[in-house]
Amino acid sequence: MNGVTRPSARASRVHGQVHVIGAGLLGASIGLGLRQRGVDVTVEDVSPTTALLAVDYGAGRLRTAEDATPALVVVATPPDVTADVIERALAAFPGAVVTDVASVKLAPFEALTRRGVDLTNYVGSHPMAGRERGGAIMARADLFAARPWIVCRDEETPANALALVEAVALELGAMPLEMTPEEHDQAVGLVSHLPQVVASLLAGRLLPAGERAVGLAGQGLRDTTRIAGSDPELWVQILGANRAPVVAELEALQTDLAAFTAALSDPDAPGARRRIADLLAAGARGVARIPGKHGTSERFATITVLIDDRPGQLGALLTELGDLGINMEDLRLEHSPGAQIGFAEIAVLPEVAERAVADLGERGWRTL
Ligand SMILES: NC(=O)C1=CN([C@@H]2O[C@H](COP(=O)(O)OP(=O)(O)OC[C@H]3O[C@@H](n4cnc5c(N)ncnc54)[C@H](O)[C@@H]3O)[C@@H](O)[C@H]2O)C=CC1
Ligand SMILES: O=C(O)C(=O)Cc1ccc(O)cc1
Repeated sequence: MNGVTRPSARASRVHGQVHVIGAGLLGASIGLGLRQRGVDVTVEDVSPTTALLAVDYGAGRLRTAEDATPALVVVATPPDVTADVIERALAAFPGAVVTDVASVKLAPFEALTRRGVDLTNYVGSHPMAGRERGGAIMARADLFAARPWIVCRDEETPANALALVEAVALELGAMPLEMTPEEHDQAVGLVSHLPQVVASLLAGRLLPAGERAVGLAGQGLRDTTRIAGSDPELWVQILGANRAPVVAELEALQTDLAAFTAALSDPDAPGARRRIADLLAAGARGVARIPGKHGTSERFATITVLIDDRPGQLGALLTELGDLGINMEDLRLEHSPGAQIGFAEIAVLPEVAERAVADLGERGWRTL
């Protein structure tokens, strides 16, 4: 169509073999996504059953004695063993670039530095995408689409190592973003770890309640507690490894909670209703800062289409929509600086959304 190469028709940005250690949710999702983009992926897990399950789900194949050193090793194991596995991978595959996807970045980096491990070929990373349940059976190739993927490098990191890790993120539809381990841990303490604690504690309040009360719950409670279903064992590790930033956030929240509780205990006291309103209004301003969701009209369904970095892609998409008889009600483009991929958020009437996704998919476009 229009002489434009379809996004799915070009060669992968990831050159060479990728070996994934830890074939659970993250590892198998990375394997699945890369395999779909034509990359040769091998998988390994401390649990042989998990490794074979990941193979069965299409996340990769097992390594054989004939396999050469992979270009990249992705460590996707629980945080508390991540430093050990990185150390072993650097020793087992000299010359390979090694990355990890653990939810904390400073603790493994400091552990490896303390042990005097040569970290030249190591580039820590963290895709900001996940699901409440782990395991290979929960893996999804599109898990990372349109999500930030933090990459931690230092002055010693060779350009080719950084480029390879960023290429994996881009190939999976994510947006690579550079941060220091400290900056990363502070940021995720606020946007990922604090919400996990709040959602879990809030959902825990439901336990003493009666059936009739819980039965009334609707979308509000579901929205604020969705991630409470996450794996407690994984989160004990994540929170323990990032305790200082999370404790600071919890203390700030406690201050707000105490102020709110005091005001609500005596709402007729001078200024009390205003304090309550101010805290609620701060929440409304805060939620408006969350990227991605605000500003889209509720009258329309939004389809997100991945747009490649080549000229003419957006034009080709718009022409394609016209050919398919799909009316575009609104268009928003998201592009992260340096990323070779963009996201076109297209608002359409809800009744055509499903057909639009199916038709675009058939014509080679990747939608979310
Ligand atoms: N679950 C989530 O939503 C997200 C998790 N992460 C990070 O990704 C990493 C993996 O998490 P998930 O995939 O959710 O966990 P998972 O439990 O689904 O998978 C972890 C896998 O690692 C394997 N494993 C454990 N120790 C091993 C070892 N020494 N050698 C080889 N394999 C080993 C386990 O058998 C398991 O299959 C964690 O570090 C986590 O912090 C990052 C982003 C999101
Ligand atoms: O479900 C969500 O909204 C998440 O934020 C999932 C998640 C969990 C752990 C991470 O380290 C990163 C992302």
